[in-house]
Amino acid sequence: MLRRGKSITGTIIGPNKTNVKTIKPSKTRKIIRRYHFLNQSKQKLLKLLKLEDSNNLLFDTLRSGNADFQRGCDMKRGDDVTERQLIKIHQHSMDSKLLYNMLGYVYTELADEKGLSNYQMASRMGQDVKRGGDSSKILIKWMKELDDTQEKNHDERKTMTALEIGSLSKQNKISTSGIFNPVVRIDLNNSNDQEGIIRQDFMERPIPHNDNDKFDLISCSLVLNFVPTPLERGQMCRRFKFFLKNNSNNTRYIFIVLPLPCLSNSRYITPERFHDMMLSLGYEKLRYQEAKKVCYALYQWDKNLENEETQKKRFMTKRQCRDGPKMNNFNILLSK
Ligand SMILES: C[S@@+](CC[C@H](N)C(=O)[O-])C[C@H]1O[C@@H](n2cnc3c(N)ncnc32)[C@H](O)[C@@H]1O
Repeated sequence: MLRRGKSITGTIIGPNKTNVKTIKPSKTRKIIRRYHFLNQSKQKLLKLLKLEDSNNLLFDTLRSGNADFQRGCDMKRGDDVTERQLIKIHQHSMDSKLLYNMLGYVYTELADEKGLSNYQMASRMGQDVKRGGDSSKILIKWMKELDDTQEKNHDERKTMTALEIGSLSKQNKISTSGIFNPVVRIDLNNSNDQEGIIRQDFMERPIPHNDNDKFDLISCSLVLNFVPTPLERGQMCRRFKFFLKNNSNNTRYIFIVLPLPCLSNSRYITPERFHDMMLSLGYEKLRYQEAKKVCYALYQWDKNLENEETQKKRFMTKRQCRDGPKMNNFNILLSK
């Protein structure tokens, strides 16, 4: 639900006594909610205006060539009328001037580097140990369990390599447990200039040709829900396999974390449907666990399990699996 009025840049977050920036939990949730609301609004507006922004060039194009969009860009943040209109975008679907206006308003707030950096800081605060965060704790627990079931003695346990997509910290268990080395960390925006996190879009990361440049594990924690459209989420899932090693170690793991409601309360996807979709891509479920707010899943890629027929039949078109008044529309769709 939208909390009206505030920009995602929020109030200035000043350094505390230890010179480490922090945000209160209530504010953290507000910033994250606002960011997701803006992203969803952007998608709705693009759809109604029949626009695509696959290269992220639309903002600059419209800013220099569309007066209605420009007006939206120049508006004051937290404009009451626009905020109300954004809640009911579909009521204005015939008014293209207003749609462009709203799009400019939304884009400007999303493009604000300070807003994204606050969003990332809010996400990092959610990972704070005191707030029950760091989803990679579960990953490490599972890795140890898997090692035990394979009854390897200490010498046989090889260090694995990992790619962490959407990395916000070098202090998470994935980086500190010693199980993974190196951990290559990437994020769309390294707003905090943390050394050791590469600024990179996973979808643009060049596909490696030899195993040395591939990984034993890909971690994708709370990233898929950040990807704006169902098709782009599907493309991301399909892309994982190109970064997994082909060697005989039998690793090839994918660790995915999603906000629980994405799977437990969506009209279009359920945990079972998500696992089936992953299986059709060749990712077999090894572990799945639901917590109060998020769900964790561990898959292993096996090329022999890929099934294009199932992909086509079940996962390339939108299908409603259930309905209810408070359900969301989160979905993941595959394309060829
Ligand atoms: C909610 S944060 C999650 C951070 C952390 N992994 C966690 O579990 O709390 C989502 C992050 O994913 C990043 N992200 C989204 N799409 C991405 C992509 N295509 N490539 C790299 N990073 C991406 C965003 O920049 C954002 O910092």
